[in-house]
Amino acid sequence: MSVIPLLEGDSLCVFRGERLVLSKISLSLHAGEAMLLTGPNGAGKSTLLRVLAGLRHPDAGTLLWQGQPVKDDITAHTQRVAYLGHQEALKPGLTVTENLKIYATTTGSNIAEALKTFNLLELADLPARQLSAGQKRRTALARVLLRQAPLWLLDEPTLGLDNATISLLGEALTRHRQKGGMIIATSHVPLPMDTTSHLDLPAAPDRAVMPDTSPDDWTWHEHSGTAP
Ligand SMILES: Nc1ncnc2c1ncn2[C@@H]1O[C@H](COP(=O)(O)OP(=O)(O)OP(=O)(O)O)[C@@H](O)[C@H]1O
Repeated sequence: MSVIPLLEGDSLCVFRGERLVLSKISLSLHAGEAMLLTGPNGAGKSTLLRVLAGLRHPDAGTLLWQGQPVKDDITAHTQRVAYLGHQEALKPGLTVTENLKIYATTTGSNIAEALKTFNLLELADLPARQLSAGQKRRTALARVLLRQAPLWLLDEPTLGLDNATISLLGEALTRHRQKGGMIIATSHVPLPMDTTSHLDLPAAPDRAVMPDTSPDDWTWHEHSGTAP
């Protein structure tokens, strides 16, 4: 195991509106590790995943990749990440295969293998609009595979999946870690994944709260100005 973690978040803080939803969250991940991210509804799990994915700037704190600030090269960071959000974001008029082609990297991506992994071969030519919720989730998971990214950030990955697909997901997670990949996954239910760490976020405050530090202690970054 390398001494420097591949991914490291130090004292991450995020405001949503006037509320400090994430207060001084720190975490680190080495190659092959998997973290379970839990907490009550609204605790900030999805928000934290978006920060780790480089989709949203933290309002304070630092995010590092191999010891280097992620904000120095966000484009490079987004290429290291495969992010599965609550929304599958499939193009409804395109088939399953066509949707996967959009996200496949130019070299080494094996769409047939990704379809097979999540039992999608028979659905490959169906437009995404005709898929059930679980079938859409399977397509989104196949897209995660195709990204060939070392860091998988999965927001409730088993949402809508049947037991057979949950088993397939478990196998895919294990294979990813065996190759040195890392996973951070949120869930309100048990996941088919052994974890090396667990971060349990507290409930977010229901009104505006400032942290008990002087603003001088804060490293402010620009607000992204975008909310999902
Ligand atoms: N667009 C927004 N503007 C302001 N606040 C928001 C917005 N979206 C979410 N929030 C707030 O941010 C907080 C964190 O939301 P987030 O979706 O990260 O929580 P979560 O832990 O993923 O919740 P869940 O378990 O319900 O998925 C919540 O308290 C929510 O009220």
